[in-house]
Amino acid sequence: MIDAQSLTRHYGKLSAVDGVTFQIEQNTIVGLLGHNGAGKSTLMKMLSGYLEPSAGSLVVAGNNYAQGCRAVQKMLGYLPEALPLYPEMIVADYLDFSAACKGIARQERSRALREVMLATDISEQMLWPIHRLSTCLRQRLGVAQAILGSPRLLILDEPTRGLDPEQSQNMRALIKRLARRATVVLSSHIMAEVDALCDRVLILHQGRLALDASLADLRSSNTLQLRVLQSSESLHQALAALQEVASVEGLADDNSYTLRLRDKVKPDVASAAIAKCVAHSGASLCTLQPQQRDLESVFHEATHGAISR
Ligand SMILES: Nc1ncnc2c1ncn2[C@@H]1O[C@H](COP(=O)(O)OP(=O)(O)OP(=O)(O)O)[C@@H](O)[C@H]1O
Repeated sequence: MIDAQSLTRHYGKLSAVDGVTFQIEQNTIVGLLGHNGAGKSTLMKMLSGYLEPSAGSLVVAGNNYAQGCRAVQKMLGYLPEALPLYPEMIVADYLDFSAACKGIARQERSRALREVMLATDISEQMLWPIHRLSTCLRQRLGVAQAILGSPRLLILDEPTRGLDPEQSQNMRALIKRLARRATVVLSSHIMAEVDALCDRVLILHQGRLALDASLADLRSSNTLQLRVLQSSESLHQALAALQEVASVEGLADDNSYTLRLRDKVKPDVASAAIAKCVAHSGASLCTLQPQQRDLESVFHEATHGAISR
């Protein structure tokens, strides 16, 4: 669906996005993570066609942005970082205006409006002027305009910004539903949100892509933690000699070992070999389990240059 090659955007001397390459498949939800100023919004602006790249190429659904992005914008829903809302406008009028801008035919508009107001739960406020809306309602209105016309590509810059936990939960459920028929790229500062929602995560650090991985891959660990009753040098050596094991780090104080597995070795196959090795060496096995890598620690590693993938 999206093919970005060496995407770069300069603001004067600053490289806000610097040589970023990735591909995104259809109907996936991709989370963009990064510290403040990492380049997330700039990347999203380029994906939406709002901002031209300084260098690199972008092809979305077979359309190369270098030849214009009108065709993509017709299939796009975009919630920008700061959505321009007109305070005096009535909610329904604003959505009708947005629908007209998206080229939705007049006779289809009332159905389209009803659908998005229902999905974002703002039907009750449809006759309110926008200045009466709370932060949360404004955010929902922003999402409502983004999903008008059932876009195939949804770009959501912090969709749960300003929402309370229950509203965030509802917004996530809505995004999940939308992703059944759309590709979604969203940015967030909330790890748990990306963990719960996304199939893939792209981590930006100072404009560069520090990590591109599927959440499933991040969850499946290729490292096992072993604790025995009494560690020994001979056990360390025996573990290191196992063909399933790439490296062993031992912590004598704790009688524990961290075993990194060779590529493509399944943890359960390796666990059986390790347990056998421990028994064979005469040691007593206390625990043997995969090392958990939560998104928070992955993010920390990626943004401190210590990531291994
Ligand atoms: N219009 C602009 N002119 C000059 N510099 C800009 C402009 N927009 C963004 N920047 C700078 O580019 C860098 C990336 O900004 P960007 O808004 O893309 O980051 P971000 O990851 O979205 O940050 P945040 O999480 O705070 O929204 C920052 O250093 C920012 O100050």
